[in-house]
Amino acid sequence: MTIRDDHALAGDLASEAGERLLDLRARQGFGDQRALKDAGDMMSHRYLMDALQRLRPSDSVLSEEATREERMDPRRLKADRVWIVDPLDGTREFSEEGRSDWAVHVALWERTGDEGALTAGAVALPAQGRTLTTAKPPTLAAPGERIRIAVSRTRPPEFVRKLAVLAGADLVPIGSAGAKIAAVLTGEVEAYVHAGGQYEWDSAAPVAVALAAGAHASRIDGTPLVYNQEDPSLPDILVCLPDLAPMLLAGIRDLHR
Ligand SMILES: Nc1ncnc2c1ncn2[C@@H]1O[C@H](COP(=O)(O)O)[C@@H](OP(=O)(O)O)[C@H]1O
Ligand SMILES: [Mg+2]
Repeated sequence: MTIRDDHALAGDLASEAGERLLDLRARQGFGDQRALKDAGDMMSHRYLMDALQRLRPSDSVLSEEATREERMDPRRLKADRVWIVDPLDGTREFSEEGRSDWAVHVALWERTGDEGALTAGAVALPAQGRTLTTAKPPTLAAPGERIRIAVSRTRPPEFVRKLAVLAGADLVPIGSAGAKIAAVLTGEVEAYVHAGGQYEWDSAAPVAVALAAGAHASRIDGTPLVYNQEDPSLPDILVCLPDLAPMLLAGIRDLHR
């Protein structure tokens, strides 16, 4: 890895944080789930913050586990480079023995003129033994006969059930936004639909990889996902194989009429 390669850095940091989370799970066990979640969130956050401070001292960072004051730091809104990280996405699943649907997200947002874009990112799936990165985005499969839509295990939006009926699709409950988007990119499902609440860190890294792979990623009304905003709320998302986007967006539009 050269020090300037942001794609490789994102991959290395996500993978290393993931290894440390696997170690923590093995050492601490699943007896106290609350304690395991808290320890995982904090350990991974500290590792990523220290590493980014050391390796990219001029860049800003927006992390789920930062304090409210740190997240609201106005310098982030003026910065040209902002790392958007979720140290442990799918915290609930991380604390459940045997589950592999949890992830570490590391994304880089860069200013381009008046706007900005996700320019690098990585999603580590430590318990699945893989890390997806913008350095080498996965090759998308072609959609088959039947469409599978990944949804939250614990907070599936009501309209997605209706969308599945409309599209003749099966719903596949999976934890973690990163694990669901990874499932789209590796051909386990064809789409991920969510609404009702989420934040920039839940989607930035997997969306960076999805866009690099040529997948569709947008808000559920089809407008772009916009990152590094003052309010990091980004409550709904559609990620899918590109050929399915027109049909799914039209279905969602009809259901919201
Ligand atoms: N309605 C909601 N409001 C806020 N955050 C939500 C949400 N639904 C899902 N999320 C967040 O999105 C991530 C994936 O959720 P899910 O597994 O249910 O699909 C989780 O991140 P964390 O695990 O980092 O907290 C979860 O907190
Ligand atoms: Mg998250």
